[in-house]
Amino acid sequence: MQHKQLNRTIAIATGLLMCAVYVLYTFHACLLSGINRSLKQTATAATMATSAAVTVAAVSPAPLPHVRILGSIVRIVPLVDDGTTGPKLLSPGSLNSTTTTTDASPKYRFLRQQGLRPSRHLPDALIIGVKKSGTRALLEFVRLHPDVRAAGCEVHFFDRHYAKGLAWYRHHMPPTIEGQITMEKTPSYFITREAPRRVRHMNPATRLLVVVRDPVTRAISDYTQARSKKRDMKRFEELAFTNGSAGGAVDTSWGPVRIGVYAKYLERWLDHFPLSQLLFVSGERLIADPAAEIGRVQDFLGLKRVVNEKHFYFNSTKGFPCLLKSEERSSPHCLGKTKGRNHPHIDGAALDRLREFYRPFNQRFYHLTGINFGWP
Ligand SMILES: Nc1ncnc2c1ncn2[C@@H]1O[C@H](COP(=O)(O)OS(=O)(=O)O)[C@@H](OP(=O)(O)O)[C@H]1O
Repeated sequence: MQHKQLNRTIAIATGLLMCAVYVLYTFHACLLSGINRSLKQTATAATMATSAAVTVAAVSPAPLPHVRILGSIVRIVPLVDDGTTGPKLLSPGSLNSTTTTTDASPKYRFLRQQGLRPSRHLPDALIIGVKKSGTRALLEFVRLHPDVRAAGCEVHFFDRHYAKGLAWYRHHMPPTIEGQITMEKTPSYFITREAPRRVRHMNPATRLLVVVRDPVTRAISDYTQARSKKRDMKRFEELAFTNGSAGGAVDTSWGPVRIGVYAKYLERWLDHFPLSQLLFVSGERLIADPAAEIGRVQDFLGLKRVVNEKHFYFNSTKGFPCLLKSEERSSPHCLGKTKGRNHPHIDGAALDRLREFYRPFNQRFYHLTGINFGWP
């Protein structure tokens, strides 16, 4: 009898103890989540205060503030905009407004389910050139990374549309979430005199990617593209030399030749950015070994190496690496018809003359970048 009562007492005591533990646990959980919530609110308030300050600062030429989170450069703007707090949206005159979106990208399906909305930011990284060196390939390859979002088209902000202002530019960027990098590529930035200063003004921490290719092949690629739009175009040799043949001087006033003097343009960028903020991608290696080149790019952008050889296959008909799948298409595909065109035959003497012309400029470019690209 006494034994039975003892058992009951132990059972009751155990029950009471478990109740006490549960109550204590719940109390602490509530307390912690309360602290967390109030911290978040404080952070949001601080962020909005910073945003307001930036809106004012936007009128003056001060660069936009940014912070580095897990190796990614992230702008200081409200991350979630429910339309009721923070600055009003989508006014092209308002630089710092945050744009909510109904982006259909699968990258955001989960977020939308959570009720979170991404917003648009000025680019953290730019592919500034060089035209016909593989800039499209680089952009398509790097945007396979889940932490990279890029404007689909060339925006031409720093050369053609600068007067439209940074708010206009930002509106052309894709929506991103915290930790994602915004990118844009416009190859003509590399040769635009005002571009380095303008990019620096937007954000002196902007990462700059430059794809380069043997300037002679690049010139022929440039010519091939121009000729595809203008059937009655003169032969390459007639345009590349002042007297119309390899016996004459190289015509540096002709765009396809001039652009290949990379060192001249790079020097302008180096007047505004340290070399460490530029990454030089070999156009030749981007074709021969895209995974290796994209590995370097991911390191430079502070991204985990997610894009690798598993993303590519070599299409022997096209003669170029193609993608097994991308954000837009889940089936294997190559870049468009305008990428990887057949080049016309160019006279051997003309090629030799051009190589000779570029040699000292290439040497200077190797010296400035610290990379020997091995062009003939
Ligand atoms: N994977 C892959 N597929 C197709 N093409 C590739 C690829 N990788 C690099 N390339 C080379 O990219 C050249 C076009 O360069 P860009 O994209 O910079 O051209 S553009 O300036 O944007 O017009 C293009 O030049 P062309 O061969 O003259 O067409 C290609 O040689």
